[in-house]
Amino acid sequence: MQAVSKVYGRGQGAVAALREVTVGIPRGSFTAVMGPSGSGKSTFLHCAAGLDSPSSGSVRLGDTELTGMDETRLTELRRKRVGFVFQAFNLVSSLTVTQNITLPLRLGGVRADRAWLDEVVHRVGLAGRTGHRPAELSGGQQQRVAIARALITRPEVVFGDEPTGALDTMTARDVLTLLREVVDTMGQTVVMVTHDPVAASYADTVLYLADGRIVDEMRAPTADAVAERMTRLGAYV
Ligand SMILES: Nc1ncnc2c1ncn2[C@@H]1O[C@H](COP(=O)(O)OP(=O)(O)OP(=O)(O)O)[C@@H](O)[C@H]1O
Repeated sequence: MQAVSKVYGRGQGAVAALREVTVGIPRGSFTAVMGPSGSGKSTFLHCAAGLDSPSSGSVRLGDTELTGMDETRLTELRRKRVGFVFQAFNLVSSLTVTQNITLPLRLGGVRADRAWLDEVVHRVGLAGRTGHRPAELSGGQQQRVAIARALITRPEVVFGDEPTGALDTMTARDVLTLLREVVDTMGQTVVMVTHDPVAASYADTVLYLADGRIVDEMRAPTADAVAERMTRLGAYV
């Protein structure tokens, strides 16, 4: 992202959600984005992922410039080159695990590569569950399906918006361990918004947003160091 700004609304009511944000996220890294409520985290994620367009500045995915792309091409880019994991798992209740995972491929008119599907299912720990429907799975298992669905297209980046926000502590740790593994063993790039210092400690780098700006960056974070930094940002006041 190069000098990315995002302003919502106009005139007196205008809100600057991002102010000249410049950052490069390396391929194969795990990045957590933190900051107080309203600091611009979701806006950052949406602009980075091509879900929303900045008011000014430029966003690139690899060598592709997203700025100025029309909605049709952006939709295609999101389907093929980006994966998403949200707090709500957003699974289709009438479809099986396998059908949910392969949905992005089918929407794109692509057949699932059997070996890759098996590998993804195995990696997220869902072998033996592939015929189940979401309602027959625990919350953690449902989020694993969502992660597998995000990985199936071999995207350049997986974006997570509070991916563990709806899970209990133990289950959240399992899911974070899985995200860490996909970075370490598959070279996947992951960018995740979180409020949780423990979740952020699984990342390689934490970006701190405050009032629409990146105000700090922490490498090799620990949960204590992240919590302490957040307190100084006024996040817990
Ligand atoms: N569609 C919108 N229209 C107007 N203002 C918006 C819109 N979306 C976000 N904002 C404003 O932009 C600022 C940043 O919002 P954003 O959702 O990116 O923050 P956040 O850090 O993700 O917050 P939270 O942690 O509470 O989810 C906030 O002041 C918010 O009120």
